[in-house]
Amino acid sequence: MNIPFTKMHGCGNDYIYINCFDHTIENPEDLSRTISNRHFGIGGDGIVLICHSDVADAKMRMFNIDGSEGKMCGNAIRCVAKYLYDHNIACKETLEIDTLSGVKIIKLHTENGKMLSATVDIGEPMLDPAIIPTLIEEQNALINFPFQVDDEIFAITTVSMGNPHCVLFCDDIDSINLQHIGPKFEHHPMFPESVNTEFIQIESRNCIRMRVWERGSGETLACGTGACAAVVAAVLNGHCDKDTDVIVKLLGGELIIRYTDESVLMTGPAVQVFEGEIQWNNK
Ligand SMILES: N[C@@H](CCC[C@H](N)C(=O)O)C(=O)O
Repeated sequence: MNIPFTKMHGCGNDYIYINCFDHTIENPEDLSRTISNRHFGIGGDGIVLICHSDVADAKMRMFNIDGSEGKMCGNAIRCVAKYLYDHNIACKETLEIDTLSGVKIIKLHTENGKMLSATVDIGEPMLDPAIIPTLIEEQNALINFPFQVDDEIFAITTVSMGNPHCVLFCDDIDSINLQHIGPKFEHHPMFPESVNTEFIQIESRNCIRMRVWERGSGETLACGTGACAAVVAAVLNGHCDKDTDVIVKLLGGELIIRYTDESVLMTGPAVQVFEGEIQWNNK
């Protein structure tokens, strides 16, 4: 079968988006592994299926490069909102999109009938170690918690934004060998569902820099939920403040994150790169 797709990115975190309102993809895990390949496929950090929902304007399902399904994706949800708006599927300034971590509300920022950016209410961060989930036996939230990886001890802060995150503060994120250290966190036995790991350098109380190693996709240019987790962790560790916009500088662009008593709000761009069609045998 021929599958039409749209390539979009949020701060360089790029996915292949497929409109599944009228058809289903039988094996999305396999499709993601195949077409995300940057040499033998279309290339991307994974795929996102835009599906019908009985409770929201659409349902989003995202799959990492290795075929694993993510429960939430901050950069993809803005792109799904753009797709729905630009394709006249839900032409409203406020959209609701269902995800595996619940329905999220997205406020669109538009110009001349095109959506350029959006603010997403990602919801409340969850800090209970069992919810992350991690097998570390601790009742309390893991904030600046000593954690052994090989022979080294890292101070970690764990946050769930609907998907699992482990945040570390560093003096110089440019000097980190992410290809080496990233997989050690990703496959650490203490994270039974694996983990996304954010490396953060504090620039000021309202500006931080971040690199990320995503579970299932490796180093990406940006991670929306990771940026939210990073700001929550920065507040919990006394580096940033609640109810204040914090700029998160990522390799592929900037996100603005605000952690309030009720929620975490993320504002950032959504960009369409190209459209195309790929042949696929729906197995
Ligand atoms: N890039 C994403 C997160 C994608 C999912 C993640 N790798 C997971 O499996 O939890 C974002 O922008 O939030």
